Amino acid sequence: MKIVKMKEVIKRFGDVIALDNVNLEIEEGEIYGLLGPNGAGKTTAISIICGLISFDRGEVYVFDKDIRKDAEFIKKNIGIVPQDVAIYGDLTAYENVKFFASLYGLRGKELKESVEMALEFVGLSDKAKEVPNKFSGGMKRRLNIACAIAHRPKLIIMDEPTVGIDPQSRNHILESVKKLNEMGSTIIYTSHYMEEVEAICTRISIMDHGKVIAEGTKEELTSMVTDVNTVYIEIGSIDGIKEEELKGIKGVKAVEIRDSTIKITSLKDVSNFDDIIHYFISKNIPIRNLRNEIPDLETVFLTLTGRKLRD
Ligand SMILES: Nc1ncnc2c1ncn2[C@@H]1O[C@H](COP(=O)(O)OP(=O)(O)OP(=O)(O)O)[C@@H](O)[C@H]1O
Repeated sequence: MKIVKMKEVIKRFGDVIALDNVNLEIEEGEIYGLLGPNGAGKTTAISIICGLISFDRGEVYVFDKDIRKDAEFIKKNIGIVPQDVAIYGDLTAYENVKFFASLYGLRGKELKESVEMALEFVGLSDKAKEVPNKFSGGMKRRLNIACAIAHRPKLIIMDEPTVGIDPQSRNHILESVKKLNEMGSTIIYTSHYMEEVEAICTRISIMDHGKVIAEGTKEELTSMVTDVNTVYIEIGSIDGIKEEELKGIKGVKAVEIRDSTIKITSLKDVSNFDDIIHYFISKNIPIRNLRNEIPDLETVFLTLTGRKLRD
């Protein structure tokens, strides 16, 4: 089942086109990344998916239901972690999660167990009786997540959940996202940190100025920017290595030998890895280290837009 389908969606705020003909298809079970700089349209896209704001043109289906007709059903099955932390500073952590879970209709034993599960999940069980006014930024964000997941939604949407927090809380959140996904939730994760999106997302849309400018897995996106692949091979001694011989291997475009490291650049669509390894084995030269350099999503964005992701 397609969890989300956006078809040719246009959203204007006055003169600003926040979404300009956006198409998105998100399958059940994905961790789907929306990556783009400030103002790209990420929050607008997810606000539409959640039924929080209207749109001017196009079609939006969530769980195969039309957002314009079945918003109530859709909202019940979504958990949203907003960009700005939305918790009550003077209620305890437990009371906060209980409040949000009860909005989704949970009652009695089920409510109690769900609240405890959500606090445990974000690592805040021991702070259940404390008020978030005294929490660090990272702890507040984790509580924000607990409030969004207690009702066990099919789709969890996280809008830049790691902005401005310490590395420990950041890692905790990224691990939680993976666990929630393993437990069966589809996740939409917006960020302008490409490292995060690269680390956890199964598929990614890169957005800029209200448009989806590229879409695919990390590998598909990075392969867009270059048709070559670079491998670095470290060996004990370069004695016996002949640059010309390496250049003779199919697909090899360039060879650079520096100290004990050999950089081999090959055409991406030629599979020659075995041939390269075999060359060293045939010369009885042990390989000490080998790394493959792939361009990252920052490079993709830079190539497509001429600008950096983070301003
Ligand atoms: N309520 C609004 N009124 C007017 N303009 C808006 C409103 N909400 C968003 N916009 C504009 O729409 C565009 C897209 O904004 P949006 O918040 O969706 O971007 P974003 O990718 O989520 O960026 P950020 O990372 O800063 O949240 C921006 O130009 C923004 O200024």
